[in-house]
Amino acid sequence: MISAKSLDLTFETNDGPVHALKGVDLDIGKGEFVSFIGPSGCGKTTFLRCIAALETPTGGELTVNGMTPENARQARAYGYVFQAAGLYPWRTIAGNIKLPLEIMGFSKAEQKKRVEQVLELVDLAGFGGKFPWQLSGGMQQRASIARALSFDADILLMDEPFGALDEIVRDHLNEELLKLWARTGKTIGFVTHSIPEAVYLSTKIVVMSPRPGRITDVIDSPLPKERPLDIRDTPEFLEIAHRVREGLRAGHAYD
Ligand SMILES: Nc1ncnc2c1ncn2[C@@H]1O[C@H](COP(=O)(O)OP(=O)(O)OP(=O)(O)O)[C@@H](O)[C@H]1O
Repeated sequence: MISAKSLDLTFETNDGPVHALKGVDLDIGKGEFVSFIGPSGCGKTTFLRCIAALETPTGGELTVNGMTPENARQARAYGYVFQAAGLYPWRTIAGNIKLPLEIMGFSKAEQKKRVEQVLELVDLAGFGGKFPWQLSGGMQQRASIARALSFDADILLMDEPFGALDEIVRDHLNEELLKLWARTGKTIGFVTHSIPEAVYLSTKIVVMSPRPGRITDVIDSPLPKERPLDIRDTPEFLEIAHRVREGLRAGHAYD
């Protein structure tokens, strides 16, 4: 679904070149849940932005759904969820979710049907008429996920979507996201700073390191697809978490 070969991205800045990505090789299969974890500046967001054709690599190859990222963007191959929910306060939740559908020219009837479907998917049925400020932070983030799902793209790119939420809400949304992934079969790319979140959610964990931004470990998770929250106390889970932590420690500069 996503394939990167020797991918480089160097930003030219006033202070000299910044190697945001260097020699990144990664294959993501259809239906995988892949987390990117690593210290600040290791290129997690930059990699997601390359997939979304929001940045242009300076070297190597990248294909998304067999196409160039730009063609994939035009074919609406992905939905993107940001750290902040980014909902328009003057639009209702349904109005926000509908926005990409309006832009893409879906009929009014189709818009209505899809809004109802995705509200159901993120467990917000009945909240379409509310305004964003009438919802909790966790509900707003779910609405933003619904918006990214509304046009049924095969790929969902999520950049630290739950980073600003408290741990209990985050646990709940992690469980919900796994259910949603199981129901929809989407391919998910997910940026996080949390080791338990990465291990709990993923079929594949990509550990990254900065200066230059690169991949230092790729861990294929042996955990079953069905994952109750208390799987986090099992030896298998703790073993993967340990490997991620070791990878992070090895690539960390402590500056
Ligand atoms: N437009 C830009 N111009 C110059 N440098 C940039 C630009 N975008 C990102 N960078 C630099 O590229 C490197 C990687 O940034 P990126 O945002 O991808 O890291 P990250 O791993 O997502 O970090 P964080 O966890 O803090 O979000 C950083 O050193 C950053 O300063």
